[in-house]
Amino acid sequence: MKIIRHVENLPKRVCGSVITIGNFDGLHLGHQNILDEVSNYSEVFKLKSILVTFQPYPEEFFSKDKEKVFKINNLRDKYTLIAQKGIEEFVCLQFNQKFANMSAYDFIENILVKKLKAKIIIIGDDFKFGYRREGCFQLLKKLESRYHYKTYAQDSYLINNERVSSTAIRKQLIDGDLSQASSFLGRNFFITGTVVHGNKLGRTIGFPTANIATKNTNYPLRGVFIVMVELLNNTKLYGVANIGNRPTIDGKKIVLEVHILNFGSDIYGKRLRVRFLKKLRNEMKFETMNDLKQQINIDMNQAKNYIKNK
Ligand SMILES: Cc1cc2nc3c(=O)[nH]c(=O)nc-3n(C[C@H](O)[C@H](O)[C@H](O)COP(=O)(O)O)c2cc1C
Ligand SMILES: Nc1ncnc2c1ncn2[C@@H]1O[C@H](COP(=O)(O)OP(=O)(O)OP(=O)(O)O)[C@@H](O)[C@H]1O
Repeated sequence: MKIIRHVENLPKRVCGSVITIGNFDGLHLGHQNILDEVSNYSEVFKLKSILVTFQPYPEEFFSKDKEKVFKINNLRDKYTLIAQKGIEEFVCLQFNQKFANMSAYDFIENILVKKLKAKIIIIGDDFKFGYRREGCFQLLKKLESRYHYKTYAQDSYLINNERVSSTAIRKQLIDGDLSQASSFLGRNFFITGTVVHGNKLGRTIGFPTANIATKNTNYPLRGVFIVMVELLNNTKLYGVANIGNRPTIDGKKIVLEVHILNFGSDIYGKRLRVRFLKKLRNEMKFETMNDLKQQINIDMNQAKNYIKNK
């Protein structure tokens, strides 16, 4: 699956397909449900499956403080999750002022019909698009016969009567409700990043930590967690992680760092994925490094018990 970034001169293979559109941040169970439907139609009608998304997200584009908008997944992870669902083509359009001013009607006519030559369009029942979010399923339906495509709306995917959405998951993560967020996502929330050099104080108290750098450092979670660490060669290891500014050492920035259990290899520069399994506690300020060390020992024992009982 290649990323296609422009609708000009689209490769022929992309035209005349089954299309779905949206942000798909987190690729949660509602999204997964839509993508299954896209794949079904694609198989039955022998048409390619295409996902059209935007970068930045419209919400991000309109926000005054772009840094503050947090995304559940970065583009790379979103791409991987979508590819794993079997979608064949990934169209990622630059959301700019021109796009923001485009009416829903123009989006249908110019992008979906003229450029993509859509045959089947599948969206969620509440999906809105175009200038002032004036486009919706009913508009797509109304223009079906004029533009010779078929459109289908997927019913809302609910959990305990609540519609699964990226907005709901972001709120759950910010509120520290990891287990609810995981149940909406259909997997544990994860962050992927690269191991960078820290202050190297961890090893002096017996807990070397991998400091993880990510592009989007606006982490939704705070505190100490049991995690699963996946190195991208598919090795899976357990660990304990902290996300916070480390008040004990007067840290300023919010960082994510992981102590991997029973592990001693050099992984500087390696990419790894941290899956958040369970929250243990909030970050605290300790009087001495020794007090912090004792607490991390307790955290590790809790993690070991959790793993044993899995
Ligand atoms: C499991 C775990 C729990 C932690 N809990 C706290 C905490 O409650 N308060 C705090 O100030 N720092 C906490 N830290 C961060 C440590 O202060 C930090 O790992 C240490 O200072 C080493 O930093 P360095 O890797 O940059 O050298 C925690 C780290 C880990 C791995
Ligand atoms: N729970 C759901 N049930 C059915 N369809 C959904 C669900 N959530 C999203 N969709 C559909 O998936 C596509 C992509 O959704 P998008 O990411 O834009 O929405 P979202 O998850 O509701 O995010 P947000 O909370 O930012 O509105 C859209 O067609 C949308 O209607």
